[in-house]
Amino acid sequence: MIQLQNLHKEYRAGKHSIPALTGINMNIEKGEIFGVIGHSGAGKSTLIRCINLLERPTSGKVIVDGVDLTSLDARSLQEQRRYMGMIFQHFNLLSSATVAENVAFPLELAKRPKVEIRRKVNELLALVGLEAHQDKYPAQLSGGQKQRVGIARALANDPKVLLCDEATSALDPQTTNSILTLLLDINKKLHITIVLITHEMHVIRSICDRVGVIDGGKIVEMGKVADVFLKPQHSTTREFIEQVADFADLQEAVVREKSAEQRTIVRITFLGEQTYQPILFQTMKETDVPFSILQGTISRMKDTPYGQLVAELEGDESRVENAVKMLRLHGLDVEVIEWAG
Ligand SMILES: Nc1ncnc2c1ncn2[C@@H]1O[C@H](COP(=O)(O)OP(=O)(O)OP(=O)(O)O)[C@@H](O)[C@H]1O
Repeated sequence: MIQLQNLHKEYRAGKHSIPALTGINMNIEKGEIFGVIGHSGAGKSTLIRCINLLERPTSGKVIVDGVDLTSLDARSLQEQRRYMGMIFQHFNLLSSATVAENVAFPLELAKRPKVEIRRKVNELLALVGLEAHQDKYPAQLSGGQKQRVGIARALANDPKVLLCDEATSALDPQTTNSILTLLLDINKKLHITIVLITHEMHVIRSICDRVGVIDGGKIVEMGKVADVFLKPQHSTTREFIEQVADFADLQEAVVREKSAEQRTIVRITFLGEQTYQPILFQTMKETDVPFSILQGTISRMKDTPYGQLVAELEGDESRVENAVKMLRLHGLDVEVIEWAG
């Protein structure tokens, strides 16, 4: 749905040029929720604003639903932009317009008939749960409600793509979760491709299918959220994963708890249905290797349950090796952190 090809962006500041994106290549599939995570200044905002050409890339191509946006004249670009909604960290609502008027605004710009605008506004306000607030002004709304107005407005022209620029960063954790649930709901109901940028791993874990990690204007790691989350390759990715406390604890447990000799420490990862099956217990019974769990967590990535355990296996190397082999045969991911001895 969205292809970014060798995208470069340099800002000019007097005589200097500031490189913000240095060769981004990305292919975002139709219907997926794709997250880009990065620290402040990494290039997230520039990247998402290049997708609808609010920021024009210095070089490279932006292809959306088969159309190369970088090759369009101003009028055609305006037309294409209609199919890309955008929401912002600080909502960007018209303060002098009511909720209903804010949502109607893009439809009026598109010169839709009045009856159709009325119908569409009602439909959108119902979708985001704001029917009862349609005559209020933005100043009378909570942050979460303002973002709901932003979402309704972004969906007015039936976009194929929704771009979310740090859409939950100004919200408290509970409101963040309700907005994330709404985005997930919209993605499922309307089959809209969603691209979001964030500096919070929690946001990625809750709703994204795939993630790209951006650092210094480059994508340093990209893949399915489960793969990137459970097997991070880049130091920046690891830093973000440490934000999610249960995983940070797992690392610490290994240092703290390693005790007797003849004990091997492993990290076992369960994903999907495996999470609920007694594979670990069965294997240990069959191989007669006692084990003790040092740390563990079970959680969810979007719809997928996962678990990770750090365990000590007792016994000589060959018996433990056999147990590890059996766990892997059952499809579990087993990483030996430290062998016995
Ligand atoms: N209009 C601009 N003029 C000059 N430099 C800019 C401009 N916008 C961004 N930059 C620079 O480009 C780089 C990337 O900025 P960008 O805002 O895309 O990062 P970000 O990851 O979104 O950061 P944040 O989370 O703090 O918003 C930074 O070095 C920033 O200072």
